[in-house]
Amino acid sequence: MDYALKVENLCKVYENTDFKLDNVTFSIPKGSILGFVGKNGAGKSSTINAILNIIKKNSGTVKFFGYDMTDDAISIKEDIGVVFDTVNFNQDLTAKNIEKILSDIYTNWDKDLFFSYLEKFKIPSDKKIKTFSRGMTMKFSISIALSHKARFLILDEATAGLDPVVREEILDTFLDFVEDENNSILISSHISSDLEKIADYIAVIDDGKIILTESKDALIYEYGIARMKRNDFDKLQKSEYISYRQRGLQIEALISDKVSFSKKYPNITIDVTSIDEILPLITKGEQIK
Ligand SMILES: Nc1ncnc2c1ncn2[C@@H]1O[C@H](COP(=O)(O)OP(=O)(O)OP(=O)(O)O)[C@@H](O)[C@H]1O
Repeated sequence: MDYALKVENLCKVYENTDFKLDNVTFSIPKGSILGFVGKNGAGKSSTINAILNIIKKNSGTVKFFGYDMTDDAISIKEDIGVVFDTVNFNQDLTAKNIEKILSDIYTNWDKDLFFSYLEKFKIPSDKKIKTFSRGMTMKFSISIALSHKARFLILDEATAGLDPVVREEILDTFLDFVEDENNSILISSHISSDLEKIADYIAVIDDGKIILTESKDALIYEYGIARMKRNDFDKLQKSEYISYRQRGLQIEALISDKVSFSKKYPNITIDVTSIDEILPLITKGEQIK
């Protein structure tokens, strides 16, 4: 398989804190979208910043299209479009002013494409960016990332705080982007429903460690949450569930193959699952005492 991004054993220790990125490993096949999820403080932004060399990693390798970000032989940076939840331009500039600056910076800058995105997103080109709403700012930022012909987009909480209509517009743009199978996306988000709409793969990080990487379809269609009483739970082999928690008198266990599980245990109820339900179950929120 051809990978757009391969992260292997990425480690980062911050001074004066116990938190560390602990051998973070995942990869994104070309033409696909990976949704990066985890609780607040789990390490999503740290991972993204270390991948982009914004913070210095302690060890591990990060390869975009087979090349190291620090490899001078190839200008990988132009191939990567980054969208954070803020825009780092002088707020008194207009989109037109910024376009001029960017056309000097990026060798593959496409002016017409940029203005066509502004038009599509209804972003005025002659108003100061400080007058933009949050949604406009995000759409502006995405227009920039797409107009320097990036092949890889990295988005950290890019849809946070946006209304559903704007979010859908942005998600559709991402889906259009990966229609070209040379293009790929890494997107972190707390809005699981957004990831369920667009992601091909989901990676879950908790306390600086990747605890699950799975195709979204498998999570939605093959995984399930089995709900049972304690005496039924005690009959299960440990290898038959991924994690579990007690809720009242019931035990919920996350299982990865609901078809074979239900064949073996026809009396145990299995519900379809969602990212929002899986997260608390696998991040060890609650365990049986
Ligand atoms: N520069 C830093 N120095 C020390 N600790 C840091 C630094 N940046 C982040 N941390 C710590 O690293 C941990 C992970 O933070 P990070 O921002 O990566 O998590 P996150 O998953 O992106 O969280 P959120 O969903 O809240 O944005 C937190 O405990 C945070 O306090």
